[in-house]
Amino acid sequence: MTAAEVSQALNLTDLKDRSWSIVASSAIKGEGLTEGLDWLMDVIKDEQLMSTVRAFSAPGKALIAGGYLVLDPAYNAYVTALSCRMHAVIESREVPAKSKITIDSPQFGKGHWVYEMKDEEFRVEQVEGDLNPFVGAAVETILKYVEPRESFNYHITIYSDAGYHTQQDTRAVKSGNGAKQFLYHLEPIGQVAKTGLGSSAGLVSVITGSLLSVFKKSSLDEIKDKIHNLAQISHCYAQKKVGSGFDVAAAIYGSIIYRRFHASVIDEYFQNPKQEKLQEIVNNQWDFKHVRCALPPGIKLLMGDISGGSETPKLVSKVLKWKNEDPNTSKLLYENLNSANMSLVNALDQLHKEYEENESNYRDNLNKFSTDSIISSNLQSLVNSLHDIRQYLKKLTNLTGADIEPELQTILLDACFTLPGCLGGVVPGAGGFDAISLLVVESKVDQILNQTMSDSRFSNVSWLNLHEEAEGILEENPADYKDLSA
Ligand SMILES: Nc1ncnc2c1ncn2[C@@H]1O[C@H](COP(=O)(O)OP(=O)(O)O)[C@@H](O)[C@H]1O
Ligand SMILES: C[C@@](O)(CCOP(=O)(O)OP(=O)(O)O)CC(=O)O
Repeated sequence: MTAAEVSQALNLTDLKDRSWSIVASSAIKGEGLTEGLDWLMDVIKDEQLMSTVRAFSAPGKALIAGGYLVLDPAYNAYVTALSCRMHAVIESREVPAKSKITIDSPQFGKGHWVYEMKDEEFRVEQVEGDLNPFVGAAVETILKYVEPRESFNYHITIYSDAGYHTQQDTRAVKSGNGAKQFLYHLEPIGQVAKTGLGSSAGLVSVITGSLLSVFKKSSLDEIKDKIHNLAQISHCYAQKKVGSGFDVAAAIYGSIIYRRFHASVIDEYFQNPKQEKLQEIVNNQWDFKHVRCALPPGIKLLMGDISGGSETPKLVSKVLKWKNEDPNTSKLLYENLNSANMSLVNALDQLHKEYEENESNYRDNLNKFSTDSIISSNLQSLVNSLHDIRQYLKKLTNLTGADIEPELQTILLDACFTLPGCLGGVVPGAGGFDAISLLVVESKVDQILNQTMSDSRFSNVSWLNLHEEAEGILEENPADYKDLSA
């Protein structure tokens, strides 16, 4: 008898009553509390998997080190997952004549898309809504992969945290239990300014994660790699190019040291987009790296929005053109930049070890950092590595003509380094005029925020209300999203 069958047989409708009766009956039977609790966990898990409503969320990202290099599978990148998350609430509804998937994104105008399954080939037709290549690709790919034999009618509601988009002209709506709050825009999604935290990667990841979880009646852990592979394929398909995929990998696995997969994995499918090929590729173990990481205790990521804007594809094409034209210089610069990136990874790792070995000494060093120059050698290495990364990115800027760390950002980052508790900063990702990322001593954050408010050198920076949240895709409590309709 499964735990679900037992609870059904007991016919107890209230979960709390059932929980106590299961724990109590195990204890009476002499099986002990642990067995009882294990059983209870099974009941809860079964209930979650069988439930008609489930919810998921996946994080946005900041690429702290490894911009451009991460396009090449020879190099590692350091990616931080952020507290800004994309959410999907999935519900199974009464099955209509034709199986369908409906996606609503109520925070944006015209945020409604319906896809019907067309034939036995598991092809999909969009029957309502404007074009949304990311939503379309995620739905199409998952149906092709799953080949559902039974009729279905899934309804997904997307919610995105405030950090992904401009907060201008918005209205805040809280869920019934107060657990979540989202900002509602009047304009359609395509007309709302983005902040560059990876909304499309988060979107594709939660749609893929929620659909695969319900089709397979599975918990996330069992199918996470498959969700990753499917989300990468869909994201590349929607973008019409095979990118480095660091944003999708962070949405699935959270903060990671990332080395990309070979583009040929996905190219192979695009050249032969058959179901069998898709299944073979998704089920295979991909050759890529995603090692969990997190910033050391007491060190905080501070993200500054500059609202300058920059176009990643243009910057990338300039860098790649230069790389082709000058292979020797570019190889040397890439190697130097990579060494600086790896020094950063190593310094952060050493700081974790220092914390484990002697917490009070570690905290002491961090606090001293801003008041005098006596700091630990690991903190010094961290400061040096951030400085070196900037030197090489500046060189890349000058050699390629791409505005990766433009002069205005250089002036700003230099000024940031004078702030109390600032260990250094970089232009994240592709760089440009849109953001800066600082690593700072956590206890000095308020001082930094106060000081920069009244200093004209920082007048074009808005500090984003974000922090590292190292966890990747998660199953959430559907009750936290009730009563959010606009
Ligand atoms: N909340 C959302 N609801 C529906 N679609 C979304 C949402 N967020 C992002 N998207 C889709 O992702 C696109 C933005 O993707 P992209 O240009 O890659 O930006 P980003 O750098 O934020 O990922 C939007 O035009 C839209 O198609
Ligand atoms: C240059 C890159 O290596 C990093 C770009 O990082 P961003 O964080 O700037 O990315 P977007 O959100 O796509 O603009 C290109 C890549 O890896 O795809």
